[in-house]
Amino acid sequence: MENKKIIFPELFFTDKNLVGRDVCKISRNLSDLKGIFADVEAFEKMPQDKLAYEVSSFLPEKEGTPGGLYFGITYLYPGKVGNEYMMTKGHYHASIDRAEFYWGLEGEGMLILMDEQRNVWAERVFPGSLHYIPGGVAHRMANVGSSLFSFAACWPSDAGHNYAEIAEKGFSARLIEVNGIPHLI
Ligand SMILES: O=P(O)(O)OC[C@H]1O[C@](O)(CO)[C@@H](O)[C@@H]1O
Ligand SMILES: [Fe+2]
Repeated sequence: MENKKIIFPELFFTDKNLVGRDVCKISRNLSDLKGIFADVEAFEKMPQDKLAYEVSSFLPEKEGTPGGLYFGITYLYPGKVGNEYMMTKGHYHASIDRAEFYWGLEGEGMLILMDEQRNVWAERVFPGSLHYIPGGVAHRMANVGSSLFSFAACWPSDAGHNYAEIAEKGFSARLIEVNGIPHLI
């Protein structure tokens, strides 16, 4: 496993109620991403316990609290399934109008975006790039490099996640490697 260059920021707050709140860590293996890649045969040949990405989050408010904010860093490992880049599950927010910031930290990525009319576009993500994801726009990150890609996110604590819509219908375009270059097809 590669060493992470980006470590989670040190937490500072003056609200005594937040003291002792821990950073919450989740990880997703390939098996958690079943159904999102086009090449099912290639997917099934890969070790299902392979780590795809890890997310460390600071979630100071109870989920659903209006006015609060969440912060997280996602560490997305490199790799491909067939010729499709390793990517996050992707989601709309359950409260569909909630926006989010994504901020590139290390490595090379692409942010894939899809509005409610299913129009898809992508933005290149690199260390220091900042991406504003408006409400109503589904978002997914892909690692298009050969090393660890990490990015920070900040989103409202009442945004929630709607994974079901993406699980059912997917995005209307995929990020595929053609002659070594990512193409949205
Ligand atoms: O939730 P997904 O689609 O697995 O993607 C992970 C990233 O998205 C978030 O859910 C925020 O949008 C974070 O937890 C993390 O940055
Ligand atoms: Fe989000």
